[in-house]
Amino acid sequence: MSQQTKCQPLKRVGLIGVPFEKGQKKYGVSIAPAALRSAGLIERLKDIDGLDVKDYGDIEVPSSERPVDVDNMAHLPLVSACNKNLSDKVSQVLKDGRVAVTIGGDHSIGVGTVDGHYKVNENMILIWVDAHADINTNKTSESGSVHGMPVALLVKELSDYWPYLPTMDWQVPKFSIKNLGYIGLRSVDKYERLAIEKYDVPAFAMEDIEDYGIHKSIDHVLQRLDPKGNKPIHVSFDIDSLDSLEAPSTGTPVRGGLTLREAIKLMEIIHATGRLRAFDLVEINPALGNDSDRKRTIEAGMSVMMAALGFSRRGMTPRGILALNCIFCETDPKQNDMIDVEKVFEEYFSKLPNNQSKYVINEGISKMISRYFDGKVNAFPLFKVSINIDRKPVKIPWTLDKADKLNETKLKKRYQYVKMETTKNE
Ligand SMILES: NC(=[NH2+])NCCC[C@H](N)C(=O)O
Repeated sequence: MSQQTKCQPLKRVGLIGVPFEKGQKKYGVSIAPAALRSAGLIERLKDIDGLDVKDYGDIEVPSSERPVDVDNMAHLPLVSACNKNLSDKVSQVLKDGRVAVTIGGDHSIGVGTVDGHYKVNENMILIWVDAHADINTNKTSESGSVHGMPVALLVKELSDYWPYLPTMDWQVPKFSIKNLGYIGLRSVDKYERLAIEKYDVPAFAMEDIEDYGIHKSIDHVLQRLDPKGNKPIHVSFDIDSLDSLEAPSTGTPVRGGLTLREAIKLMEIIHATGRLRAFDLVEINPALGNDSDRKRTIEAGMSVMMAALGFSRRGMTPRGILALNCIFCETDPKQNDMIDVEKVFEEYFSKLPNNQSKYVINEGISKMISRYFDGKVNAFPLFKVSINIDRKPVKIPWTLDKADKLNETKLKKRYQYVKMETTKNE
């Protein structure tokens, strides 16, 4: 388990679309924001309990450029102009008190998202989830595509390795490479490796994830970057971090990547820190592959984003329901059949602030109830239970399985003081 301190996740989200693809050579990654929106992204995000979603629309993306004299760096002026707009927008969303959620676009847009985030939260840490390290300069890149260079543009430690970049004056690399971590690497160029080693960047390549598992891997990265666990987190998630079987519609797929399950788990862990402040989802290219590839890739991207923003695979309780931890913890009911249920609950409820709903549905409680009744009772959302102790009704607003599943006679015999009935929750 992570030692990181937990704070409440921010329930307000601002969505930004970036229909930009000039950071790489293939057509199609620019249509991802539209494809995700028409696949129902906003509705699905709004379905996440309590999430307030505001769509800030798409960034204006310039289309014509005056060429500049920089070697091996395709469409620099376009990349620069798009990222400048994006940086401003990300800062604005964060200042509005929302998590900045950006849909790319290729990964060159990481320059704008991180720049905009850094301007608001200088203590941010950056988790780059990707098959590639994207830390080439124009001198080390084999492709000349800027989507392989955003990290090198962002970090101050590498600024001397760049020539003067016309049009990029707006972006001053101030972010330190000491605040960067990688997850999912498996296609790293030689000079990229050198940079990672030189600065001792915590980089969990696929072989490390194989060794440690995704949970320990991200715990380790978070621990290294922010041992006290109080810094804002930026996750820049390249869909190609996923195995290409999971997400085939992307420009530079690499096999042997994260499973969707690992990526979801990763984002659940980051969500649980309560410190996620920016999330980029990039490199989905709906123009690549067939219909099923496209659907699978978009679905995978959405699932990862939803996990980042609080969707729970366990299911979510209806609104207004309070989740809490198991309240039987301190006493083992098995030791004493006459456990004072009433007292336990009274104590528990007296601790609840008045304004909180007293309907309680929780997995921990369900398990305890089940254990208390020798596994004969399963707690189940949507049903309310009342318990009589010594014929005095004790209103227990938790939830139980249907009455017909209870073996009432046995229950009565063993727990003479407890009679149970279930009613449907209103
Ligand atoms: N975000 C990405 N898909 N990056 C791919 C980069 C591939 C290669 N390392 C390059 O620099 O061109």
